[in-house]
Amino acid sequence: MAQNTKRLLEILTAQPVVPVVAVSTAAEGVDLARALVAGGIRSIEVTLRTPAALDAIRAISEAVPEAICGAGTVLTPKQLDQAEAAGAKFIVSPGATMELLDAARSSSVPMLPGSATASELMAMIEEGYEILKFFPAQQIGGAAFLRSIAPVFPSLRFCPTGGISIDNVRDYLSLPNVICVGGSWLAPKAAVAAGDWDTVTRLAREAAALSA
Ligand SMILES: O=C(O)C(=O)C[C@H](O)[C@H](O)COP(=O)(O)O
Repeated sequence: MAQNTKRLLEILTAQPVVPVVAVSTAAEGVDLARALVAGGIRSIEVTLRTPAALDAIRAISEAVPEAICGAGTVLTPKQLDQAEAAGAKFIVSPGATMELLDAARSSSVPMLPGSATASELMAMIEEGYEILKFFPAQQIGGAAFLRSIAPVFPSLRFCPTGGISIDNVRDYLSLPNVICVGGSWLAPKAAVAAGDWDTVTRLAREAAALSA
């Protein structure tokens, strides 16, 4: 089995929404993780889009043990190695390349690769995957796309991400082939920059209360 489905499911079913965050310092990452955990959100995807991301993953793993901190925007085998070394508990990629899938196969950290078309989904089934990110969800067909492919790909379940907010999240969570969604709306840039952790905790609590 290419994908550690059991562990990935534990991580993704911990809550209906996995926050996708970009942090400017490790300390900011720790504060943000604490604010999310206070609102009942434990699994957090720290994207490798900022220079501070790997340090933040390391710092969150040490300082916020209740959090399950993963790495997002993992595009290359090197980034996968770096994220694993930093203590990432799961790996998320917007897509999938053969190189990345090969690297994931020899890693003990569960991987959530992205797919966007029927052919990509078929390729991922051939690779042994059952749980996929669907990215960018809202822009490539949204909940209607996932509803139409459910009978064609009954073995697959999804974490749609991209363009999801509190206004449309229920459309996704009501689908049987959706485990959870990813979204950045729990950590608004302005609130994070201002250190307004109460707002983050409030948004996290609202998201945690949604039913998957
Ligand atoms: O960096 C990645 O690996 C991504 O997949 C991108 C993120 O998932 C989206 O940026 C989140 O989408 P929004 O909630 O619309 O902000």
